[in-house]
Amino acid sequence: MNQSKEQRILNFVLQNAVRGDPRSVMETIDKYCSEKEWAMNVGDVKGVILDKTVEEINPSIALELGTYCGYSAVRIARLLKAGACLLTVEFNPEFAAIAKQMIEFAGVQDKVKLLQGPSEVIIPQLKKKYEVDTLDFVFLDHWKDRYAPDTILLQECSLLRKGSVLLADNIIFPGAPEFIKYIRNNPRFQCSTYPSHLEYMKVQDAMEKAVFLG
Ligand SMILES: CCc1ncnc2c1ncn2[C@@H]1O[C@H](/C=C/CNC(=O)c2cc(-c3ccc(F)cc3)cc(O)c2O)[C@@H](O)[C@H]1O
Ligand SMILES: [Mg+2]
Repeated sequence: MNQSKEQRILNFVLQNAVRGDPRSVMETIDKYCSEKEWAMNVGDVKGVILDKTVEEINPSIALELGTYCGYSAVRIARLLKAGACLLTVEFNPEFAAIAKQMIEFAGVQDKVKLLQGPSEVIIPQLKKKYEVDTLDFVFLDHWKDRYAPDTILLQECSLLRKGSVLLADNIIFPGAPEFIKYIRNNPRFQCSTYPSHLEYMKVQDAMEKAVFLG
C-alpha cells in the first residue's frame, strides 16, 4: 500500500533533520512542503506570528486544536519554559501517530501531551482528566467550522480566564467566517488581525488573535 503524504513528510524529516533539534525539524518540513509536496502546516511565514504570540504570553499551559503532522506542536513546544506544557488534540489516528514520532524526533516530547480524539470530546475532559485549571494560550488550526463551537465550548468548560489568548490560523484562506463573525462581535474578546500569507504560497491569509476579557 503506497505511503501517505504525511508519512513521506515524516520520512523526509527522519532522514534529513537533526534528531533533538526542533528548528532543524521545522526547517526540514518547510523545505519538503515548499519544494516537493504542499501540506497544511502553519509554515515558516505565519509561524513567525505564532512564535511572537507564544513568546509574548510565555504560557505555562497551552492547547492546540489540530495537531496534523506536529509541525506547530514542535514550533510552540520549543519556546515553552521549563515545566510548561502543550496539550495538542488530533482525531485522525494516522496523523496522531505521525505527529507523535515528529515530536519525539524533535526532542520536545517532555513538553507535549498529544491527546487523540475529537476536540468536542477532549475539551470537556481537560479539567478532570488532564488536570487543567485554565488555559493561557489556545492555537486553533483544525477544521475551520469547528473554531466557533470549540471557542464556545472552552468558555462553557470554564477553561478561559481573563487574559487567555486564542490565535486562529487561516481566517482568510480557507477562511473561518462563522468564527470571525462570532469573535469580533463578542464583547468578551479583544480581537486583532495579523495579515500574512498562506503557507508555502503567494496567497493572502491571516491569523486572528482574540484575548478573553473574563
Ligand atoms: C472534530 C474536531 C477535531 N478534533 C480533533 N482534530 C481535528 C478536528 N478537526 C480537524 N482535526 C485535525 O486537524 C487537522 C485539520 C486541519 C484543517 N486545516 C485545514 O483545513 C487547512 C487548510 C488549508 C488549505 C487547504 C487548501 C488550500 F488550497 C489552501 C489552504 C491551510 C491550512 O493552514 C489549514 O489549516 C487534521 O489533522 C485533522 O485530523
Ligand atoms: Mg492552518
